[in-house]
Amino acid sequence: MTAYIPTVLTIAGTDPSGGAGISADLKTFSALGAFGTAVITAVVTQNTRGVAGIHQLDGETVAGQLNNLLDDVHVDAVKIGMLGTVEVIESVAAVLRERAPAPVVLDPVMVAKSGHRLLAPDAVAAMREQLIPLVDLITPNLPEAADLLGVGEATSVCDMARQANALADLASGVLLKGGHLSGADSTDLLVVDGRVTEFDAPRVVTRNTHGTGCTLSSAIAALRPQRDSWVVAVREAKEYLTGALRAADDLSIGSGHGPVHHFWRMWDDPHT
Ligand SMILES: Nc1ncnc2c1ncn2[C@@H]1O[C@H](COP(=O)(O)OP(=O)(O)OP(=O)(O)O)[C@@H](O)[C@H]1O
Ligand SMILES: Cc1ncc(COP(=O)(O)O)c(N)n1
Repeated sequence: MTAYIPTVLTIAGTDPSGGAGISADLKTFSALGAFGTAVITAVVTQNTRGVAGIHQLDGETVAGQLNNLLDDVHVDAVKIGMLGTVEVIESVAAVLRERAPAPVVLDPVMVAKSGHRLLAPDAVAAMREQLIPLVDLITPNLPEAADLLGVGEATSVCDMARQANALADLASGVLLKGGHLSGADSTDLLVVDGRVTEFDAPRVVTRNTHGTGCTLSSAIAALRPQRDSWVVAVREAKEYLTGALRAADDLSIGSGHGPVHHFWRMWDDPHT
């Protein structure tokens, strides 16, 4: 039997400590049976304690990597993470407009867990107006949703439902992530085709939460070509993330917010 192995592309920044950005994305792709490819937008000097510096690539370099890859390799799904600047957003949007590789999941990364800005403040409008209309699913956390909508941050699941529906006027699909709320469950809301689906997972008590958003959006991109709907892909992606948060207890990486742990899931292995 020949396995279907989708090729998935991440467009994102780096994290030498292996918890977020390109490293998290590629590990997630592999763990979920996809072949990972990557286009770098920024070289970020960071560890589990925080961000010490950002070397931002220019739009031409990012578009050059993208076009060169897509000239040769067919991709079955795209995940977009940290973009950094208006210039890079505009370059990525231009390539998506011209080549329309689908489906595209956008994690609108704005601020790192440590508080350091990863997106220039003037780039939020460019993301909202130029990039979001071109993608299939956006996965904002609560501060990102508030920034995109120009409103205060949601403090309850009811607030989240209002904001997820408001964001659905801007994007084809929305997964509003509730990791920043407190409570026994960590709730996310998906709005696709006017239908709202709630996903609840037990909140894992751990300091190892670095890269949860990167992992979730990458898992959705890896699974979407292998599943029939966004609802199923998101449900399984969240299950994967919850497992990776639990497995993070086996790790002792750095002294700050440690990474979640990606593990090889022995499922549907055609070779055994
Ligand atoms: N402690 C936790 N236990 C279980 N699930 C969690 C926990 N924290 C976050 N999540 C889940 O992780 C995913 C990412 O949510 P979050 O709101 O933390 O995104 P984020 O802030 O973009 O993440 P990051 O910036 O760390 O990459 C969501 O599915 C959320 O429900
Ligand atoms: C390159 C890159 N992309 C995304 C994040 C967000 O992850 P976190 O909020 O866990 O710091 C990050 N720190 N670095």
